[in-house]
Amino acid sequence: MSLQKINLQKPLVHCITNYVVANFTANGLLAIGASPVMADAVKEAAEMASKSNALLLNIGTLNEQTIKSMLLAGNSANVKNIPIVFDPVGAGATNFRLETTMEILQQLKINLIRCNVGELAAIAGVTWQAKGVDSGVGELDVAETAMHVANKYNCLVIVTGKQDVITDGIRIEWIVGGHEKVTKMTGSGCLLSALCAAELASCENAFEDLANLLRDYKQASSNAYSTIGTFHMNFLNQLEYLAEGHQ
Ligand SMILES: Nc1ncnc2c1ncn2[C@@H]1O[C@H](COP(=O)(O)OP(=O)(O)O)[C@@H](O)[C@H]1O
Ligand SMILES: Cc1ncsc1CCOP(=O)(O)O
Repeated sequence: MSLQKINLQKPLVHCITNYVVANFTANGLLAIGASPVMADAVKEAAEMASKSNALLLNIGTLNEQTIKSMLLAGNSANVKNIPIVFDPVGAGATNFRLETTMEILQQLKINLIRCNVGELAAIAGVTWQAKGVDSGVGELDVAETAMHVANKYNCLVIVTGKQDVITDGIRIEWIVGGHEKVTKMTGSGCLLSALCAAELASCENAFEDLANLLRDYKQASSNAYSTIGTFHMNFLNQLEYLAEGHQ
């Protein structure tokens, strides 16, 4: 029960994220007992990161200002060994996103990349038919590519989809289950990245605890199954329920 650990620790998670999911991300973090703070101004990003327990960098609605803020916050987090989760939303969709993704990976020490298969393909330089922020279409060996990326950037990698995979470049674990209804709720991947940041701030064993978090998240979507409006509400209820230690 990974969500339960976060609920006990109540970490402060600094999120530089996209405007589509900012509110949902804040509510999801609150549901599991974490404290969200969204701060993307150049003048405060570094200071806020240094006072937080984890940092989330999400490029979903990127612009020139937020790139500066992400690099400032990331450098500040690196100096204090504060864990960073990077969500390269739509990395293969435009050159701007791909260039920024590479800049972030080259300039910062990232603890975890959480992405979908299309974003993994973009990072690895594999030919892929991107479709905006969705995973798109193409052929790649997810496990092999995720391990390669984990080794190259010396970080954990989580690739989500019908099945999730987590690797540290040596170990690899697959997580199955959940419900595809979750793909109709915008921000499900972005919120998961934020919860991963909360997990990294709260855990003793990152690999195992993140794998358990992926299981919890899939369980929440199975338990929440309903028509879409009710699904949104049920999903947050389930996160709270699991974080409180119910099964
Ligand atoms: N077809 C599917 N069936 C069940 N769960 C899914 C499916 N696709 C994605 N998920 C789940 O949705 C959540 C978000 O993953 P994903 O949709 O891949 O992220 P993103 O929004 O970044 O593309 C994860 O918990 C993942 O396991
Ligand atoms: C629709 C959209 N456009 C830019 S960011 C975003 C949200 C993506 O969220 P997720 O990939 O987690 O569903």
